[in-house]
Amino acid sequence: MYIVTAEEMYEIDRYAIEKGGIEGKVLMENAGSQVAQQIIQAYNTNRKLAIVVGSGNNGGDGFVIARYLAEYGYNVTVFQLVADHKIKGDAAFYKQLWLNTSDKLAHVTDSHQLKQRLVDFDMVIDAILGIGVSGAIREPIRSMIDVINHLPITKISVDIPSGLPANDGIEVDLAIQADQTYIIEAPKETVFCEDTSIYYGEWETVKIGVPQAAYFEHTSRQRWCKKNVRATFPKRNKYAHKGTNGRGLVIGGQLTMPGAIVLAARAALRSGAGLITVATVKENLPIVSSSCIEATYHLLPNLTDRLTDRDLEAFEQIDAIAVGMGVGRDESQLLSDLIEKLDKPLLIDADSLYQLKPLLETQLQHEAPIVITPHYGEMAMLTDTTVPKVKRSPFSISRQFAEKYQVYVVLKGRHTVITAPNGEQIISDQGNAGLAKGGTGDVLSGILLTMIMQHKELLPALANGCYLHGKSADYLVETDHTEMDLLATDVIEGLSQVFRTLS
Ligand SMILES: NC(=O)C1=CN([C@@H]2O[C@H](COP(=O)(O)OP(=O)(O)OC[C@H]3O[C@@H](n4cnc5c(N)ncnc54)[C@H](O)[C@@H]3O)[C@@H](O)[C@H]2O)[C@H](O)CC1
Ligand SMILES: [K+]
Repeated sequence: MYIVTAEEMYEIDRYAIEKGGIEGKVLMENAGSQVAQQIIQAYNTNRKLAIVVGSGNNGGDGFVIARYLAEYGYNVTVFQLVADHKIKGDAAFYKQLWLNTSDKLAHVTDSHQLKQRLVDFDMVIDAILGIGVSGAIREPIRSMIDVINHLPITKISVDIPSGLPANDGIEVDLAIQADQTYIIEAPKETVFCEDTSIYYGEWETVKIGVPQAAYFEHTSRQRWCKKNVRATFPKRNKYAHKGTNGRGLVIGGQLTMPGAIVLAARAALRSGAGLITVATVKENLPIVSSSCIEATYHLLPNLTDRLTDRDLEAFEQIDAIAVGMGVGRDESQLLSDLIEKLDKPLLIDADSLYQLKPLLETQLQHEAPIVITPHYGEMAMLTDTTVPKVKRSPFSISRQFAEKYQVYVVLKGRHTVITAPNGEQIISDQGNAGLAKGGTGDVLSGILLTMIMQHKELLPALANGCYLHGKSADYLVETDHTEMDLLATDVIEGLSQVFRTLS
């Protein structure tokens, strides 16, 4: 499933019209009829429906919906919130079709009037503003949105809750708080941003006949589903041996944080790595090795000093490295050496992201790919911004960072945004609130390390890793656990069940 910005949606529309030969009117008819079909399936005809329409094509969709629902037997009234001359083009055409068969069109120009008129209704269908909204919401629409939000009736938005921007990065002024949104064709970026997803309520997409080729050409952002995982997940070779399933190295677990590296190592092994070496401090060897007996160990005097020739020689056998889980935030020569002296795919997580920050000023000398896995706080630190800004702009901030430093970014959150150095993006929205607990990030790093070693392409590797992690948590919460008691170690154990669903 593709995810779009407003500009991309307009380009995709243009493609459908100019190259696909589908008239704009047909697209609008399809949009309205598809949304109406969804409403017919979900809500019975006893409801008294108000459809509120604005000046743009979103309002045009509203007139089409009115016609279909009235034909089906609903009691429908359209409330036009703008002057007649503002309704133009296809929207005006469908307004006329509505008037040909119905006299239920009311002109409402102020919010008090709207409030009085809507008290008799059970449900309001919001076709005031679509993806064409720009700037602060102007009066009287502003007060009208506020009136609708305060009505104790079901609110259904068409394409996008009116007032909400489609693109990330924009502070929300005022928008309809929908119970349900029927999104035309493709979810917009704000569906997946923490502060704005709430406005959509439940959401579903409706298809209106846009050719898939339009998406290939105009967007490079998609939501990762089971179908994508199945299509890209490498098959385990019958004749594989431990060397062919990836030899991974995890570095971390300083004195006060031995658990972090255990979680990463065990997650890497559980997700299919052939061999995992744990590089950690001598003092922690007894606890770490007894918690993960399948791994081998490489001892370091501390986790920040330069790597010796002996270390570098030992690490030459390795296919990929993950560093940062419980290393502390002191300046690290070790991280510089991993970047400059070992040309292996390198995943940088947790504390090592703080150590990476000063190294960003000089160009990163690393031929093999670098993957960073920050949460919002770490991303804010890396980009010298605030957590609210990262929350508001997960797509754009990730893209700018990935392109600037030529790294892969896995920005972890309720909706994890994965970005390649060329700006291509994947959203992984599996998982639940049970994952909001210490240690789950370490587990993700371990899983991703294995995926990096086993896939040919890195973007699907990272997306599949996030999928496994989130789905394991979902499976556990549906069966033996709850969002309250789920632990990071459980997420490792849940992986077996997710693998079973993939074969
Ligand atoms: N393929 C598709 O996705 C299709 C989508 N359709 C629908 O069309 C809208 C987008 O239509 P557009 O006319 O470009 O924009 P709007 O409906 O959002 O209206 C813009 C209109 O609203 C006024 N306005 C803008 N900003 C503000 C503001 N801050 N305050 C008050 N008023 C504002 C202004 O007059 C603008 O001109 C899309 O969402 C779908 O619902 C098509 O039906 C078919 C294909
Ligand atoms: K709308």
